[in-house]
Amino acid sequence: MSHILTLNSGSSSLKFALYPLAGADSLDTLTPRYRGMFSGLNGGTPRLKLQDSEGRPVAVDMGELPSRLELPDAMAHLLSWLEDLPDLSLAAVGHRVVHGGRDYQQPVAVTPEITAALGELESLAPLHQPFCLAPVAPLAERHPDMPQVACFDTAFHANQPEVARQFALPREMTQRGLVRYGFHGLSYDYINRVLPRHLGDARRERVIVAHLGNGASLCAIRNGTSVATTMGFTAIEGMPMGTRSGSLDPGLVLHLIQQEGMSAEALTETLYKRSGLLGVSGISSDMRELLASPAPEAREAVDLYAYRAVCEIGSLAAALGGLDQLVFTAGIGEHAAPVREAICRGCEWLGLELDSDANQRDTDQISTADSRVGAWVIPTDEERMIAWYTAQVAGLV
Ligand SMILES: Nc1ncnc2c1ncn2[C@@H]1O[C@H](COP(=O)(O)OP(=O)(O)O)[C@@H](O)[C@H]1O
Ligand SMILES: CC(=O)OP(=O)(O)O
Ligand SMILES: [Mg+2]
Repeated sequence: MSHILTLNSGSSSLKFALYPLAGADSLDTLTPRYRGMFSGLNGGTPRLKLQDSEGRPVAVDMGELPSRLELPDAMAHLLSWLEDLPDLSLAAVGHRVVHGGRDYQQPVAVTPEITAALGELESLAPLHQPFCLAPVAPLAERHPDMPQVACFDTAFHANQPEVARQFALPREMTQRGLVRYGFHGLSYDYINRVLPRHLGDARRERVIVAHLGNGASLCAIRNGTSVATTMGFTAIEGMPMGTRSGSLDPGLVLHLIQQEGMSAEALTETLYKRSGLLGVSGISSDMRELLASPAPEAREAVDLYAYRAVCEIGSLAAALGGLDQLVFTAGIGEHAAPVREAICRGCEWLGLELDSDANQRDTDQISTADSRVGAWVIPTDEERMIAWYTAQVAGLV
């Protein structure tokens, strides 16, 4: 049977899914035969989780995982497992590529030239871009005629108003592409498409989606179009994340360079890998661990996270001229009820009234029936979005 393989490579994980081509003519009928995730890559504790089309866990033999697993090894495990699957042929592979820069604003079939051009953006997304692109060459070697499609996190934001994209920098800098691109676009695209099914007749002209995963951003969507988002030129801007600082005073960065002699490498390491929840708590970047910890530093990190999310919601509500609905998604947004509660409490001034019992259940509407602003929990599905675009670009539907 012919399948589309999707790959979503991050700094510490590789998510994958296999979609039979038979369901690929509509987003709704795309159902993965398998979906899985290697986590703990590049230094953590390597784990592999695999589920079948019903979401049931599948015991999988991809060989013993070593105590340290890098992305290329995870890819090799995945590819040899795929080759041993009975009745499988690959029609195409779709990749999540975090940065499309100025030139790539919609999904595209990759060529060696395009892969090289995207590789030049590595410094703008050091936790993601090298890993997103790494599987392209080994796959092309094994399957030279198979289309591979790059689907960009930045694409959903490409038509934002100039005023939302521009930094107040000298004009010539803006003209050479030093602008706000925004990320998590595959996730926002998916939520935007399934919103009517969840919201029914509720007003949805002005929606904010909070994608709270390991990386975290929020997006203001007016009538189905991204009009503002919290991440910018890179995936550091905005609210604090697992290990990223979020927005800082640029003067602080100058101080670290000029007064404290910090190198570009040390700054990169600090802002991308040692800050955020991990930096503030000194305990973990993982929200589950922080919520379970009695340490005051863990509490402080969670409070700062929620406070900054509320401030970003205020800013995006201003960009939208008000707010109709607030949607939570991704790992923390979908599962961390105490974090949603803190954020929703901070949005009472906007007219949001939380239904605490519904919030504990992690599902669908979590605002009261009378709340002027609706609040929702909607699971995201970047893999399905990648499969959908891949089917189109590769001409499979
Ligand atoms: N049940 C849960 N309670 C609280 N936080 C959770 C839960 N499940 C996942 N998370 C958090 O979600 C985050 C990871 O989100 P995810 O969207 O999977 O990240 P990414 O795709 O960016 O790697 C982690 O901080 C993790 O602790
Ligand atoms: C862009 C980004 O931050 O992605 P992730 O949340 O997967 O790290
Ligand atoms: Mg993610």
